Amino acid sequence: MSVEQRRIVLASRASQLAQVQTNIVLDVLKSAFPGRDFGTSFMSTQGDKDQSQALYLLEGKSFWTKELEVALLEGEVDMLIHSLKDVPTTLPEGCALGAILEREHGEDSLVVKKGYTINGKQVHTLDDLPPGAVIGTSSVRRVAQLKRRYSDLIFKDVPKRGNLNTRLSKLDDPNGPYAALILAKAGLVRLGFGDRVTSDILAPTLFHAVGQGALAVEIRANDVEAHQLCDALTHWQTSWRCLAERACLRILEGGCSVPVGVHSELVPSPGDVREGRLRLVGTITAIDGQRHVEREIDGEVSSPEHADELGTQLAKALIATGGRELLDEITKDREQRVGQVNEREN
Ligand SMILES: NCc1[nH]cc(CCC(=O)O)c1CC(=O)O
Repeated sequence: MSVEQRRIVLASRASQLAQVQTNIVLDVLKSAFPGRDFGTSFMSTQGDKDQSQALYLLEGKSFWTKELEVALLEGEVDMLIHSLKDVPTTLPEGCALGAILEREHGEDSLVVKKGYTINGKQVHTLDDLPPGAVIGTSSVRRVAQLKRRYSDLIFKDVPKRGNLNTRLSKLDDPNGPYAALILAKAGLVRLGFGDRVTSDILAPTLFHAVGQGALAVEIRANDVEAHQLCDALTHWQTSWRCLAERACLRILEGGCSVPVGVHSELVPSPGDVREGRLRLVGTITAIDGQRHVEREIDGEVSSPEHADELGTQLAKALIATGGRELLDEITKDREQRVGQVNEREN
């Protein structure tokens, strides 16, 4: 082994979830490359500092990643560890996705207030909740889709102050407004709150966000060594599913985040080959839940480019069957809300 091997620095936002995620990737790298030197660096980003601003309306999603990407491109750090769903579908020049790790939980989950009962019965699912119950979530995707089936529940923003612990304590406060929260299961599990999940909310009730539940490593596109290290992190099935999901969103959003939900499956072909059958369902839902476009595509894939192509085809099918009108309306609504205090979640 060369004595010249450079130290590889992993970086992420400073949030509790981001730090846990970076340490997950660090552990995998350390055990795959025991002789190498790895370090970490945690930074607060514009999105962390300026949570009350309508940044996403003005700038798209990149405010979570921009400062980190500057540090990456300047060579201060070598790998950015992200929740893939927070990574814009188009990366800056010079940056590349080096790895997508195995997705264990892509779905959204319901977390019911502790001790919340109806007629002496513990509440587990959305169906158990009474009309008028208040559900906390700041995600337009979740609200839009759930309004379709649960028109008599009330959906209320959750201020994203503090860590998950704080939000869960607020949920459990007997005088607090919420009967339940909806959160990405992956985040809950990684932070050790998996036991708070009272039920999963699965497609077709709720299609999760593109890339949800998967960790991604962003590197300098020309960093050959980082690419090699990333190969040990990649889970190709998750990676191809997510590349298809992201290709679909890239076509649909045209720069803005929209209430798009997805569901994907990849059944590998027999034998030790990188190929399989990929099925992808995509949805676009009007903000008020009134209209909803849903399309499905599947095909044999044997490369990331194939997966990307399938996602692109799905986006085109969605656009052709009512999606165009929905996207235009969502863009108009977004323009009207610019300037209002809001925060992005997906
Ligand atoms: N929207 C913020 C965000 N970004 C990633 C996760 C969770 C982890 C993941 O999806 O990988 C969350 C929290 C949530 O949506 O509940």
